[in-house]
Amino acid sequence: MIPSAATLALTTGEPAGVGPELSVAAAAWFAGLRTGAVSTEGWSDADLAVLPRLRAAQLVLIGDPALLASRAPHIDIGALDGVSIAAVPLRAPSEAGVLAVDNGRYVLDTLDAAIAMIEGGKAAAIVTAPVHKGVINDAGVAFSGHTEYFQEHAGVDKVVMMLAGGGLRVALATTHLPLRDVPDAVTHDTLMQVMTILDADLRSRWGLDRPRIAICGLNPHAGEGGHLGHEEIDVIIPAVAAARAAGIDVTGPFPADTLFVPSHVAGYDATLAMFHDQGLPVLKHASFGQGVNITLGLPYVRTSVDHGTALDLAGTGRADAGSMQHAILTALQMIPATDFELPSQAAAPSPATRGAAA
Ligand SMILES: NC(=O)c1ccc[n+]([C@@H]2O[C@H](COP(=O)([O-])OP(=O)(O)OC[C@H]3O[C@@H](n4cnc5c(N)ncnc54)[C@H](O)[C@@H]3O)[C@@H](O)[C@H]2O)c1
Ligand SMILES: N[C@H](C(=O)O)[C@H](O)COP(=O)(O)O
Repeated sequence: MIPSAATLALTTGEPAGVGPELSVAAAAWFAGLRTGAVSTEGWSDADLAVLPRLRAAQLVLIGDPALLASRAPHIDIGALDGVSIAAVPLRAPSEAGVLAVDNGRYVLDTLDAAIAMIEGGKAAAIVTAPVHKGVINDAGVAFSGHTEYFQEHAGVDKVVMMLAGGGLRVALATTHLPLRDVPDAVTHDTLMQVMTILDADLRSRWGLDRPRIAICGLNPHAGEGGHLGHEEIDVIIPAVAAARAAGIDVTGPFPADTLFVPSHVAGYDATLAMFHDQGLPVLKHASFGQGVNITLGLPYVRTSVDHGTALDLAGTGRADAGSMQHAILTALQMIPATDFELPSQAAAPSPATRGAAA
């Protein structure tokens, strides 16, 4: 029997976006890998190492069954091995590419259903398709992202957004807030919390003994000795010193413009950017369509795609499911080995085998 602990709850995202069709396409890929219908030719050793887990897992698509069927009519979801649907009804009819305010609540219904599966011991991980933050706010619910939503519902003080791909892991000290508010949000306590979670999860989830973390400055040229801003001197340098004293191998702050030069960043297991558009453009330039968004610091595994709702592509069949596939593989890698019923735990991948190379 397959334990429910090895189940992935996949929320299928904004119904007008590419989430429903990519979720079904990824489910067909997942099922095809289980039956052998999908080839693994050309896969890295790291990805091949996750296959025993994939074959021991189940995938539950959370969303409106008729919507999912209509956005991927060539796929018979009911016939997919290891895949099922947890039905959540739309709040309003949905047309590809056209946002409907009433379905803002539907999207939250799917997230709540996934959280309920986790809390009820019915799933070990949540994988999310993209949502549209604007339409959820337009529906009357303050919402800045899955990351913050899952943090609030898990009742934890802090989580960390990290994207992995193209050989990089880029974490963020602040997430979805206006640029104007960033400097005030970069506090000693926040940086300490973020560095502590990043260090702990790189150890526990990726098996790194002493993760090497590089931290970006906030200002141009990391403040140029105080001539181009004081946050480095007042906040970041003292926080780095405190983190080092606590045993975290963090260095910096480095000027962000040159930290990501390949020969420099190669010396680190992860970088910590101070704000969303300092770190994520680098990551997305390196791996868009193959990257994975991971929430660190939650009591469960949560991964997501590296792209948004792509309303311009919804319903065209031209959206790439690569990031969703990597989000599934990364979630499988992050779930504790003991949650899987495998012939031998030796078949489980070492946690360090994938994560940045996604
Ligand atoms: N994980 C998430 O829920 C998530 C992530 C990023 C953005 N968003 C949200 O998505 C909405 C739209 O954001 P955006 O326009 O900035 O970014 P976007 O990623 O939706 O689109 C940016 C560009 O990338 C292309 N693109 C996106 N996904 C693709 C795919 N799978 N295959 C091929 N091309 C793809 C789009 O066509 C577009 O040209 C916003 O509301 C944003 O907040 C959600
Ligand atoms: N910051 C993410 C990105 O740019 O890819 C995205 O908005 C998703 O964030 P959540 O996982 O918090 O929804």
